[in-house]
Amino acid sequence: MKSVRWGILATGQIARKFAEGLQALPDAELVAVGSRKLETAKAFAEEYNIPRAYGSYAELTGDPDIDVVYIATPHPAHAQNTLQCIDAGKAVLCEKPFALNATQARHMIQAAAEKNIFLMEAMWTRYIPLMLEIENILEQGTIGPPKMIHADFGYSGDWEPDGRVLSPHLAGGALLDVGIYAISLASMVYQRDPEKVAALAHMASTGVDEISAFILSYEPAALAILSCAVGASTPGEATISGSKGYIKIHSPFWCPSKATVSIDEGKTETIEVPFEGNGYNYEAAEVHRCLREGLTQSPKMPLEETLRIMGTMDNIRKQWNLKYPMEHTL
Ligand SMILES: NC(=O)C1=CN([C@@H]2O[C@H](COP(=O)(O)OP(=O)(O)OC[C@H]3O[C@@H](n4cnc5c(N)ncnc54)[C@H](OP(=O)(O)O)[C@@H]3O)[C@@H](O)[C@H]2O)C=CC1
Ligand SMILES: O=C1CO[C@H](CO)[C@@H](O)[C@@H]1O
Repeated sequence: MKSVRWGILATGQIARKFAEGLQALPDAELVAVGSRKLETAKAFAEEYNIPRAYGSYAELTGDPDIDVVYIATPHPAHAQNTLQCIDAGKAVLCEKPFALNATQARHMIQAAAEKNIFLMEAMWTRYIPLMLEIENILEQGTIGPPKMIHADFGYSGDWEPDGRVLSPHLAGGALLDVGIYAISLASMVYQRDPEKVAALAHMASTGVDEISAFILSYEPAALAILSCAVGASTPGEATISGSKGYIKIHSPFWCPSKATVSIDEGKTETIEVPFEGNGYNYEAAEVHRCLREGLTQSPKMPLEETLRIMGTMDNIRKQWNLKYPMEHTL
């Protein structure tokens, strides 16, 4: 089988994990890495045995031997980096959040469509094998139609105010960083837009949300009760409840390997689907499949859904009056 040739754009924490993830795929070839600094690119290339290292993102996207670029920059750079790749004719896997807001996301999607180029949000959770199993269970109607979701993703640390977690200049805050996982879960389960959103947050001293909670209301009758934090550690579980029972996705629900299905007649079954690699290999494998099939987006998580999720987050931020300094549209 012909390898898919990858380039990695940026050399931070997630770029490293993704490079490791690719090692689990025999048909992935990591051809090049690009960084804002040549020394950083070279060090990364040496560590992961990557043949080419570039000291700018433009050189990376200009490499004719790359099929697809994985974008691993902070949130405000995603739109620009994606457009740069599309311009250079490269397929793109872009880290979450796909963009700062729905306006940017729409622009990226349009640009990819115009050039017939593959584009996908790197929402890795959606490609983890246990998640696929949960989708099957929901389809089979085991718990009845889902009506209520509870999910939380909160972590804490001693964050620098100008780092990516807390800085408004890097579009920090819990919602875009980790709340998005809970919203994506609700979107996967309900497959539609919420009709109403009620959201509350406490802001960090930098002005971005440190702890936040939102209730999404769907028609016909369904709710998602979600919370996230960058200043509190939470259990990290998710529960999907239906008229006949519920599925508990054990922590961490964003890269799960265990779930318990409880049915009202007192039946309980625990499902374990351990994943191979570090989990990031599954989203990469989906990119391979799509490219081989000549698709321009993943049917598992179409770009329309990514756009809907961005729209929900815009709605939530609007309720808090939270705009990032670089945003001119919201
Ligand atoms: N899927 C997942 O599990 C995870 C996803 N993420 C997502 O990945 C993205 C990156 O996060 P993470 O890797 O933790 O971030 P890091 O800060 O560790 O790395 C970001 C990298 O982006 C590049 N960069 C470009 N512009 C800037 C800038 N203005 N300031 C800082 N760095 C810049 C740098 O690479 P260089 O110097 O080489 O140009 C830097 O190393 C985010 O979208 C985040 O939400 C993060 C962690 C886990
Ligand atoms: O996507 C992510 C997964 O979780 C991390 C926290 O544990 C986040 O920082 C990151 O952005």
